[in-house]
Amino acid sequence: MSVVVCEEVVRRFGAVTAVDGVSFQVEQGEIFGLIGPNGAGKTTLLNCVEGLDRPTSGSISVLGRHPVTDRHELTLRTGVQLQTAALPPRITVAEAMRLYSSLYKAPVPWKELLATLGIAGKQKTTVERLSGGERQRVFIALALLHKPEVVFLDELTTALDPQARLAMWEVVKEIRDRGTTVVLTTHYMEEAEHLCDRVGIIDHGSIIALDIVPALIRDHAGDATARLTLTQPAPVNLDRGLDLELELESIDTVTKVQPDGKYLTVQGTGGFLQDVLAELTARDVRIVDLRTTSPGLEDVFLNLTGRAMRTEEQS
Ligand SMILES: Nc1ncnc2c1ncn2[C@@H]1O[C@H](COP(=O)(O)OP(=O)(O)OP(=O)(O)O)[C@@H](O)[C@H]1O
Repeated sequence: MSVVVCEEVVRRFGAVTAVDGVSFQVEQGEIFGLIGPNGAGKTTLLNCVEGLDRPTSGSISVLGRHPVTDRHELTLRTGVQLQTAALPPRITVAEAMRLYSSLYKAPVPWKELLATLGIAGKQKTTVERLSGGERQRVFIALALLHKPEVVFLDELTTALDPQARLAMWEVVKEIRDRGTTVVLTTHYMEEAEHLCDRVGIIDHGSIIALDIVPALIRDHAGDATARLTLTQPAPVNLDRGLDLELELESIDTVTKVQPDGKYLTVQGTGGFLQDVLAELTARDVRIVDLRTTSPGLEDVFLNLTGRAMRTEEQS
């Protein structure tokens, strides 16, 4: 069953088209990521899906319901991560949990939820004294209190340090493993790679690619690169028919060879590294170092737009 269905969603603010004809579906039990640079339209789209805003045109359904007109029912069946300002700074974590639990008929035991999220020891701490990562976890706990069927997480790990970000990824996987569908936005490609089952890449309000992460990388990321350091410069001896560059270029899986003194950079697909190493061994060319880089979602964005995501990051 599709948990979220967006069809040709457009959201304009005056002359600005923030979301420009977006269609996608989120399936039950998956972690679905909307990724893209700052200003791509992720939050605007998510606001429409959450019923906080209405699209200018197009249609959205969440759990088969309308996000705005069925808002009351959806409030009980979906979880939305609160913004920091939503809680008074002096309230303790336990007080916030009790307050929000009282809003639901059958809330999950909040102490267990805090333990799952790794903040069991913070019950007596006031919200203002929590670290950024701890506060994020409290907001997630509040969004999960009523055991929603789907939870929406917007820029979950922005402003978290790398360690807290890694911990948060585990939290999100745990949420999914407990049966909740997760829809999240991020501008960290690495986050989407590690966390999301499927990813929609948004740029200038449009989805420019949507698939499972390995398929996006396979189809759009380009080739892997190996940088080898040889004991001596790559041999070139055309009299004896030995030109390493030509030999390597003739391998099917190799797409590019760049010798540079003792260094040799080779790009290729599939098992190209194995083929290259076999060729070097056969030619008795010795290597002292080998570094490989696998392409990722960053490269997918670069190849699809001609721009790097990172240069557009502001946080
Ligand atoms: N209420 C508004 N009025 C006018 N323009 C808006 C409004 N909300 C968003 N926009 C514009 O719409 C575009 C998309 O913004 P949005 O916040 O959805 O992007 P985003 O992908 O979530 O970015 P970020 O990663 O920085 O949060 C931006 O150009 C933004 O300035």
